[in-house]
Amino acid sequence: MRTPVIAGNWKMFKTVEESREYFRTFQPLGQKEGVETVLCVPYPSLPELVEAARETDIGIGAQNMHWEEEGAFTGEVSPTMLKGLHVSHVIVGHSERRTHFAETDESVRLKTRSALDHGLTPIVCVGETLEEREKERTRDVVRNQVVQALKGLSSEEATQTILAYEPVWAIGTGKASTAEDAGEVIGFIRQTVEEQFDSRAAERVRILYGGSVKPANVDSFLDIPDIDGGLVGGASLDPETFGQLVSAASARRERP
Ligand SMILES: O=C[C@H](O)COP(=O)(O)O
Repeated sequence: MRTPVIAGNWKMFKTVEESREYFRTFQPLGQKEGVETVLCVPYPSLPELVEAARETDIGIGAQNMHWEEEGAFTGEVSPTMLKGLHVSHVIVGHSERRTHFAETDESVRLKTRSALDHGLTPIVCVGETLEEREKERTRDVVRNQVVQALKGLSSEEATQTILAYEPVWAIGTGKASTAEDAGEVIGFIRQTVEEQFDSRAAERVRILYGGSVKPANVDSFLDIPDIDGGLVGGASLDPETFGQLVSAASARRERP
């Protein structure tokens, strides 16, 4: 049985003061039985939120990191620095990083490897653009991104990652993929993990859907057995709305 994950990605929103305020409301809403809740927040808010979440089950994650422990990499943050703050998760290879900051499959692989080496759970994002979907290249693109990101890991390490399927055309657009479509691609990702590793890894790895997830559509995604939760952007910015998504994932266990 895979524990569902509801992970928020605040992107470049919220000052430290706003983060503090948010967490006061969110703390009771974010801790629900049978759900792993994670908030991936901007670097400046990490110390404050790690401290606020210390006695809770809510994980606090970063949205990116460099793979090296230290070096002349102006503006970058290392896994050692994140670990020193007791950060638990890190998003790797988000499409916004691939598009705007030249993230490549190779840098995604290095970051995934490094996160695991430093005891951080990588949330590895994959997904096709609209153009790739229209050319019916979704499976090729997604398979390649998964295989490259997980290359060189052991089967056990692969199960420690969290994968997130985020079709680029569904991010921040309000146009979510249909649950059936997302389920089909996520099933395909699971099959890819099986081919790359083994059936145990495929059965155990958590794979999330991301792209315009909100309270009105979250159940449709959670009802698909292959979908283990959501990576949520816009709808994670309001604590009550995000809390509703956590509750929905908790209720999932009670569904037939
Ligand atoms: O990381 C989160 C995704 O980019 C989804 O963002 P969104 O929920 O605003 O579409």
